[in-house]
Amino acid sequence: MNDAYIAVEGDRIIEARARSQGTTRGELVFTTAYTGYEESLTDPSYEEQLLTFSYPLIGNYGVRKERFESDRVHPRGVLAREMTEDVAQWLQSQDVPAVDHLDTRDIVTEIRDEGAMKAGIAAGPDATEADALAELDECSHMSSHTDIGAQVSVDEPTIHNPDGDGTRVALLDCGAKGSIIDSLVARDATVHSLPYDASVSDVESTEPDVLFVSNGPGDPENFEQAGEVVSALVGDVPLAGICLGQQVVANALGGRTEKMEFGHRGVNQPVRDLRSDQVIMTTQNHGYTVADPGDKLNVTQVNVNDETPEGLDNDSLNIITRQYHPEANPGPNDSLSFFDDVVAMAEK
Ligand SMILES: NC(=O)CC[C@H](N)C(=O)O
Repeated sequence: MNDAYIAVEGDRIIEARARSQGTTRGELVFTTAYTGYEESLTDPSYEEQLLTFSYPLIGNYGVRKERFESDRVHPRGVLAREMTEDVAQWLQSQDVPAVDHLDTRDIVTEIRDEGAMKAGIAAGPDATEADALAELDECSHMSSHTDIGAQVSVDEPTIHNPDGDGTRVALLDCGAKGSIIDSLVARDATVHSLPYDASVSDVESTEPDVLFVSNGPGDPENFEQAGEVVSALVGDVPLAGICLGQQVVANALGGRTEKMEFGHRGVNQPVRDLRSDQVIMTTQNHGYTVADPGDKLNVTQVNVNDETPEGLDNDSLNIITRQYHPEANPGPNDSLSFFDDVVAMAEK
C-alpha cells in the first residue's frame, strides 16, 4: 500500500510506503554505505538533509545506542528500499519521517544525473501529494541555513578525559561525530569541546596544543566565526580538521570551497596519498569540496575517482586536514593513523 509521497524538484512525485509518519523536507542525498546505518543516521553532518540508502536492506542487525555518533537522528527524513521495524520505530520515536518500498536505485541514478536536489516528504495514512509538494515548496538550499552550527554544536564547553596527561585539544564542535572525540581520547588527549562560535579567547583559555575543527553540516562558508578563529591562531597553534574542518581551514587561509554535484557519501571512497602513492579506502560524507586550497596549503591526498583534494597540509605552520573521515564509524579503519599524526604534530 502506498501511503507516502516524495516530491522532488520539478514537482515530480514518487510513491512509497510510510514507515515513520510525518511531513518533512530537505536536500535529497544518497549514501552507498552498505553497513553503519546507526552511525550515519546519528552523524550531525546530515542535518537538514533527506538520506537515501542505496543499500537495499536497512536495519538487519538492529539498533544499538553504543553505535550512535551523537544523541539524536540528524537527517530530516530517511528513504530505503526496505527498512526493518527496529529502525522504523526508532525513527518514529525521534519524529523523523521515513519511507520504504520505493525504487531507491532510481532515486540514486537521478541524483547522480541531476545533482543533489530539494525534496519534500509526506508519510502516513492522511498524507497527500499536495502535502509533499507543499514541503518541497518550503525547502531551501543548504547554503541558506546560515546558522546551522547552532543546531548541532555543544551549548557549553565540555571536557573529555580531563585527567589525561597527553595532548590538549581545543575542538571547535561544528557538529562533531563522537568517534572523533573517542579517537583523540584513546590517544590520551584531553579534549575541550567548544561551541562552533567560540571566540579566539575561549580557545586560548583552554591552552591548546592543537586547534581541531570538526566535521559539520551545510555550507562551510556559513561557519564564519570558526574561520576567524583559524585565521587568528594559525602559526601560533597547530591546526587540524576533518571534513567541514578541512573546508573551514582552507577558506580561512585564502582558499575557496564549492558545492559538488552530488557529493561523496559512502564507506569505500578511494584516496591516493601523493607522497607515498598508496591508496586507502575511506569513509566520506560531504557535498562541498575545496576547489582552491590557496597558496598556504599543499594538497597531499586526492580522491582517485575525481581528483578532489582529500588531504591538505603545511609543515611549517603545522597544519594537517582530511576531507574524509579518518575516525571511520562506519567504515574502514585504513586512516586511523591520522590521529597519531595530529598528536605528533601537536607535541612537536
Ligand atoms: N561531514 C562533513 O563535515 C560535511 C561537510 C560539509 N557539510 C559538506 O557537506 O561538504
